[in-house]
Amino acid sequence: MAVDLPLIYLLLAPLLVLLPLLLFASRRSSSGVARPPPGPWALPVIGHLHHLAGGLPHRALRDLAQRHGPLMLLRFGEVPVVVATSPAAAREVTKTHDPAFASRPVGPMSRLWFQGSEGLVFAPYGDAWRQLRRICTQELLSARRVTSFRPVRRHELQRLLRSVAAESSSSSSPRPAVNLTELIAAYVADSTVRAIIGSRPFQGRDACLKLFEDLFRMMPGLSLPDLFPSSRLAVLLSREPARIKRCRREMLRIMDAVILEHREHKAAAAAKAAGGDGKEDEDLLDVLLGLQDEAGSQHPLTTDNIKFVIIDMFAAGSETATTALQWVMAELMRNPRVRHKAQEEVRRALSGHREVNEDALGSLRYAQMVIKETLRLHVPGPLLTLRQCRTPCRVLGFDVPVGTTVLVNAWAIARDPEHWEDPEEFKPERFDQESGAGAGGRDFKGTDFEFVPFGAGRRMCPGMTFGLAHIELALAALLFHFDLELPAGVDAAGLDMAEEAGITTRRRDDLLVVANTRVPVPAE
Ligand code: HEM
Repeated sequence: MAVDLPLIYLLLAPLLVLLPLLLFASRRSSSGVARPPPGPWALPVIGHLHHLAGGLPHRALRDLAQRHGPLMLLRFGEVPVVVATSPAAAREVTKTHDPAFASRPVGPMSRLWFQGSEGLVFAPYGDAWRQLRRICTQELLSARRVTSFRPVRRHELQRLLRSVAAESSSSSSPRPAVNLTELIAAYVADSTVRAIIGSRPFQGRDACLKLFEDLFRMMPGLSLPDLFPSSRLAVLLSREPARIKRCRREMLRIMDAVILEHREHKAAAAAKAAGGDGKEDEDLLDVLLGLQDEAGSQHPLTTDNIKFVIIDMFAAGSETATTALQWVMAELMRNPRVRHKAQEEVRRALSGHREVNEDALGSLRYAQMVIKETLRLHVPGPLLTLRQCRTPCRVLGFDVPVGTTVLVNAWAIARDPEHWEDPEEFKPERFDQESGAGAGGRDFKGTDFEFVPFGAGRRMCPGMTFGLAHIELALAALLFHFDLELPAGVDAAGLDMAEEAGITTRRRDDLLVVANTRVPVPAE
């Protein structure tokens, strides 16, 4: 959801060779504003890209902010970038001047991808975005709709739990370890795909998931053409345009087939069950196609809009929730005290039950604190999703030039010792409201700017309830059914928590656990 970050490392080497050519070809202009935010020294042509080399971008940007302040002006190639690294700066960008920063930057590669039919995530701020956003919050991702997907979540959860039970059932010694990273990724992806396009098997499901994987690596990229939008040479030298065109062609072909299948199914269901509204197994694509058929909208929903909204739902929803749940489980394995406390709470709340029921999740106060603390330490999209300055604006007393890309370093803000006690420690109790703990009242709903894993303001994440439903359910069920341990020889305190560079901050290593079944997983 943020930038195509791994490319930074690949870019620096060829850029040094291409420097003179690009210098000649680029038509960069200076920021030309009265009081620009400060920033570190820049190189000709590549600007500040070299400051990001060798580390993870959110960490490198945090280190720079410690030297240059909570609002910095950088340049990535030709692109001016402002980085906000304090709650006050985040508040000004996402709340005080929300309308000024309510658009997303769309570079040449994104334009090639969307070709004028943005979905929601990259839609320019305006009436068409407003309409899609309303559809998303009221129709696709409302609490009622999220509840309607309970059977899908339950089914996918059972598959996850059965896989854990089966893979660890061997009596061999040492007990085999289960790869929780992979199983969690499959659980969230399958459940999300089923909610979006339904449970009926469709040809190309695997190809579709593979394309999404490719997409995460590409969109929106720090590719040569995105860094040097005025340079034709950059487009000629880059392999990115060809990759994007291929991926787009394939993805739209699959979407066409899925939409056709949905229309045929709907027509057949209507013919068979005259009188019924056929809404009981409605997926998000059905909802969108239904809205398209309704006349009278100011911005009619085109089939291309629908395709890109569907792509957005999966791209924005699956990777983030997967990353968050993987970190929840990794932190629990690293902190046995917290794991046992959360487990006691779950087993107490569900004593006498055979399985976890979503109705019980609301009473799991400690589990909620564990999730909050994980989202604080491991913000899934550490730099949120890019914003763009639409109108001249002053932030923290500095002028932000129109057209500037704006990053909010939510990861750094959530670990800032000025705002968090022992910020590097995993302490769910800090969110305990009843104990009067320091951060007790803080929440991630977009009003506490020290803690904005879902962003804030009008572009804030509309899929929070949908994402949390997957995380809460799997966390409770894994603790309810299994006693989890690290494989022999792996020490909890020494568990490697390194992050991988990418659109989200996934854990670099797979999480392997040994699972002892305490409450058998019910048969199908
Ligand atoms: C733990 C899970 C999730 C996290 C941490 C997360 C985080 C975010 C963030 C940081 C943004 C950008 C906010 C901003 O610019 O201020 C965002 C936007 C968005 N998210 Fe999520 N998200 C999650 C789950 C989901 C899910 C499950 C869906 C849908 C199924 C979803 C759909 C979207 C969409 C459509 C946007 C763009 C909204 C717009 O531009 O108007 N997200 N998300």
